[in-house]
Amino acid sequence: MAVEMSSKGTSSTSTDRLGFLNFYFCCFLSLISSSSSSSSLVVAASPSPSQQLIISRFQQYLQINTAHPNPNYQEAADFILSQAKSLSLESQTLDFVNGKPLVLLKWPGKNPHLPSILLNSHTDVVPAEHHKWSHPPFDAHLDDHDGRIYARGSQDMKCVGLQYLEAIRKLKSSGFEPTRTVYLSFVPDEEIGGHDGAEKLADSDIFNKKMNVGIVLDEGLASPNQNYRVFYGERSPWWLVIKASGAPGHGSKLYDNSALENLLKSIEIIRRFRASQFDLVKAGVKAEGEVVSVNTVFLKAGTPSPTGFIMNLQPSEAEAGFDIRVPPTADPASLERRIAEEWAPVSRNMTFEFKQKASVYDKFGKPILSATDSSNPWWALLEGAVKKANGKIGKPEIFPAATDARYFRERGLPAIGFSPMANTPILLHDHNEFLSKDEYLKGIDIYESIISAYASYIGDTKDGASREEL
Ligand SMILES: CSCC[C@H](NC=O)C(=O)O
Ligand SMILES: [Zn+2]
Ligand SMILES: [Zn+2]
Repeated sequence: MAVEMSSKGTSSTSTDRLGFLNFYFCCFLSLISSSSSSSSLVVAASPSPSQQLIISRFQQYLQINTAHPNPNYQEAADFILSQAKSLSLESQTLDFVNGKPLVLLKWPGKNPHLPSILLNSHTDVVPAEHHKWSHPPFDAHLDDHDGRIYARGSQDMKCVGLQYLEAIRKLKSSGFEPTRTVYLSFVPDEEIGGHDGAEKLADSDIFNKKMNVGIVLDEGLASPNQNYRVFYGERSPWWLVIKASGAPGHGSKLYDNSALENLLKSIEIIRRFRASQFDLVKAGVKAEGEVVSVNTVFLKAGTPSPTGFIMNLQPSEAEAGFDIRVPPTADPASLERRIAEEWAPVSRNMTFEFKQKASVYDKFGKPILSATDSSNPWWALLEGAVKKANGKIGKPEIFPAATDARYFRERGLPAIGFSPMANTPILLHDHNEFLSKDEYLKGIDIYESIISAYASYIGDTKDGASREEL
């Protein structure tokens, strides 16, 4: 693969646009909210000169503002390409979509016939409400007292992208040579669905005809305790809008089947369902990724007036939007029936549409899950490698939200979600997202161990494609 740089891209700046304009009333519930808490002040050890360089490279990447809706993808791509150059990795910029460079790096293995390893990370981040942060979200401020690096993307997931590269730097300087080829993909647009990023890569000729990928690593979540979290599947996003219509009428009149009365009945029913699922999690019967979540993300009704809303007119239309997440083990047909019969029934003058409805099944009609038993040797290798680097791994889980891993799993490829952040509150998409420098450095050692184990593995893989032709 030749080194080639893509043509110039966008430049941009703006950070604080949260797209909250609405003519009716509108409410927004944070999808993943967690407390930005914590807690004990630990005085950080001073880093060695080489650790300082590692941390400063992480800060540089975090300082590139790749927040939607105007991510500066070109600057991020240029930064990754400069790192690749310093590591003598082969590089290629894939411009599947104008202005959205996807950087693909390659560390060729000694046996090019063995299925390769793909280390994936996304370069985009979600927006931040700057004024609600204790440090500006694109300063990557390192707090000298507790060693925390505050930045949007510090957990999700610029940490992982650079940890891959730092691990390779260490492996290279120790003289390690991979047997399997290692690819790294730095993809755009994960946060808005991945259609112009990982999905295009997974559909491409280069991926399907050249790369011969056998295992994909992608993002996971921070763990507040000492065990790293690992993910073998994820819930499918269904974004549902339900609409009610009814006769308008005077604000003083009591009558049946007004649009808002009908919508509110549905909202009540949906809330009861939500509570039943949440109770299973609260009782410890099921994990977060094993129940159907449903959260109201907007409500829209009313007749606007220059001072707000007309107050004595009952509107003839009302709608609500829901973010629903469906576990791969759920029965999607029964949920669809519930929506049609209970949440948006014709009998209450209601209709519904999906803005997004990802299948829970792969192309073979099976739930999209990566095997965690002995049929998938990459699990045991990952566990062993983490242990070897003095890390601990929890039980495999279903990722509660969506990641790019689904585009690879859909094709029958094993994919593992893993972001080595232990002893860290879960702050993705939250204010004051941070990662401590020590956890970041530890994560590099963990990846060094994983990449070394994966790239040296010459055993059989499930697809039978490996050939021991050393
Ligand atoms: C419809 S794909 C959306 C992807 C997004 N990923 C991370 O937050 C999510 O909402 O889960
Ligand atoms: Zn992410
Ligand atoms: Zn995210």
